[in-house]
Amino acid sequence: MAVPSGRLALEASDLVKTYGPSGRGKEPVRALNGLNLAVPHGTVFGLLGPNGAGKSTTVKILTTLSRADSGDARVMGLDVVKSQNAVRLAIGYVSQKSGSDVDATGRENLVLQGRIYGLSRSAATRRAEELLDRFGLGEAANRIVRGYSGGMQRKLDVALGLVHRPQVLFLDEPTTGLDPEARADMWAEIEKLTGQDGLTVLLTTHYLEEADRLAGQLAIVDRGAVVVEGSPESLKASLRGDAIQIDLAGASLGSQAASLLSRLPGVREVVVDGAVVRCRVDSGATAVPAVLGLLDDGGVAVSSVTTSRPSLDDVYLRHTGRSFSAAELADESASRRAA
Ligand SMILES: Nc1ncnc2c1ncn2[C@@H]1O[C@H](COP(=O)(O)OP(=O)(O)OP(=O)(O)O)[C@@H](O)[C@H]1O
Repeated sequence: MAVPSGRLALEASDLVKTYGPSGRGKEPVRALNGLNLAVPHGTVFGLLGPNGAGKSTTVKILTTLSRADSGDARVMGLDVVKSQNAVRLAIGYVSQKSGSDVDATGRENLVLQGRIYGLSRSAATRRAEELLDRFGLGEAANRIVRGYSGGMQRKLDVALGLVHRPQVLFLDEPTTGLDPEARADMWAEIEKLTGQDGLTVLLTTHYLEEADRLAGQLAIVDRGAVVVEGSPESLKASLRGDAIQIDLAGASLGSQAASLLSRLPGVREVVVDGAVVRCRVDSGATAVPAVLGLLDDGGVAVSSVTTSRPSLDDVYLRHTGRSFSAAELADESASRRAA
C-alpha cells in the first residue's frame, strides 16, 4: 500500500467474510470479498457504499466484534485478533443502534461508561461533565435519555464512545434517521473530532453528500471490496469534463439513445439506467445542443436534459458501472451469493 504501515491508524488487507445461510433454502452471503484499507492518522476517513456493500462488516472486524474468514486487520499497529483487548482500549465504537440506557439520564450513562473503563467515580464524573459540556447536553444531563430528541441521543452515543479517550473512533452511519437540522449539527460535531487530540475517525455512510463534506479521504465500497479511494476532490477531479443526464420519454428508448450517443465525437462513458442515459463530455454547455439534435434526428423522444460538474455519484458510476441510487435499490443479496 502507498502509505508506510507505521503511519497508519487502520489497515486491512484482503479481508474475506461469508455469513452462513440465514435460513433453510437460503444461500451464504459473501459480505467481504478481499477488502483492503489504509487509513492515515488524524483524518476523517469515509467508507462510502450502498446498503449491503460490506461497510458494517468491515467495522465489526476492525472493532473486534466479528472475525474475518481470512485476511489481516490492524488498529494502531495492533492485530485485531492477537491483541483484541489492546485494540478495544484504543478505539471507541458508535454503532448504528444506540448503546445508551434510555431509562437512565445522560449523565448516568456517561458516568457508568467511565466506570466500565476503570475510571474512579470522581474521574468518571469529571469526564462526564466535560463531554456533556462539549456536546451541548449540559441542560439535558439529568433527564432520562428516552425523552431526548434523535439528534441528542446520537450526540450522547458519540460522547459515550469518547469517554475513555480512544485514539480511533468508529462512527457507523451516524446520521441515518436524523432530520436535516440534526444531521447538520452532527456534521459540525464530527468535524471537530479530528481537530482535537488528533483523533482518527472511520465514518461509514451511504450518504454521498456526507462523505463529500466530512471525509478527508474516502474509500468507495461495492460488493465487499474497495473499488477506489482518495480524497473527494481528487476522485471528482479524476473525472474529466461534465456529466450529462438525459431523461428519455420511455425506458424502451435507452439502447437506441446509447447507440446514437456513442457515435457522437467527444461523448464518453455512455451508461443506460432504465429511461435515463448518462454520459460525459468535455463541456456540457456546448455538447447539449448536438446531443439533443442527434436524438431528435434519430426519433428518440427526450423529456429533460441536465448537466452537472462531477459528483461522487459520477465517481461511483465510473468505477462500478451503475449509479449509487440504483445500487441502493438493487437486491444486493442476489448479486452477492457466495461462490
Ligand atoms: N449477521 C449476518 N448474517 C447474515 N448476513 C449478514 C449479516 N450481517 C450482514 N449480512 C449481509 O452481509 C452483507 C453486507 O452487510 P453489511 O451490513 O456489512 O453492509 P453495509 O454496507 O454496512 O450495509 P448497511 O448500510 O445496510 O448497513 C449484506 O448482504 C448483509 O445482508
